[in-house]
Amino acid sequence: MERLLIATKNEGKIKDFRQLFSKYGIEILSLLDLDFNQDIEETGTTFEENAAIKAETIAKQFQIPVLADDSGLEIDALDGRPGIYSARYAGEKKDDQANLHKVLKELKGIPNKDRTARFVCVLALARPNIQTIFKKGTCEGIIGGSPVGENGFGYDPIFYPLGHSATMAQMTHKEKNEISHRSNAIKQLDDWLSLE
Ligand SMILES: O=P(O)(O)OP(=O)(O)OP(=O)(O)OC[C@H]1O[C@@H](n2cnc3c(O)ncnc32)[C@H](O)[C@@H]1O
Ligand SMILES: [Mg+2]
Repeated sequence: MERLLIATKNEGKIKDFRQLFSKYGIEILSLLDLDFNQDIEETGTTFEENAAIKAETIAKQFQIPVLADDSGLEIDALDGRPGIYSARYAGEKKDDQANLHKVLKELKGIPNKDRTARFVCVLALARPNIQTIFKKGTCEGIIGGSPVGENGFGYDPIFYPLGHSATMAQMTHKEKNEISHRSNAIKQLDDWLSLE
């Protein structure tokens, strides 16, 4: 396999996947490379359901193997929110800045020890006539008091991975990809990747 289609329009994810799959010699295509303008509605109630909806919709349409990523931030003090609603936490417009400021506001006054959280990434691999498989990766951390750093995307500026004094947005892309939820999920695809 030399090319893999990822059913996403998120440029931050695409950049992560490009780097993470380059060591397997796999080139990444996304929905931004295809003539696919439909919005896939994420009507599931779990990361798995939403990842399956995205992967299976595209695999069916193009009749090729497709990987999809459904991910988000689970904050313990917020009972797991924003969770599967991470992309649209502050509204349907999907505004990264508005989303992270909403989280900071909700966590106002909560001490560091109670600001534990994790990034979750569920990958669904859908192939024509084969049952979809799922792989899950997580990355534990702490939510900071204000956004720091310019790299990455989404909630990276407020997420301090456990044991690090830098947010994911202060890390280089390579550093983030060594510890991220997305890389931890991809590592579990190793079997499938080495078979191809
Ligand atoms: O559905 P697609 O097209 O893949 O793109 P999306 O942005 O809507 O993606 P999700 O539905 O999976 O929502 C995930 C959200 O969680 C956040 N997120 C996921 N991975 C992240 C990461 O590595 N760093 C920072 N935030 C992340 C980010 O805000 C994403 O928009
Ligand atoms: Mg989405």
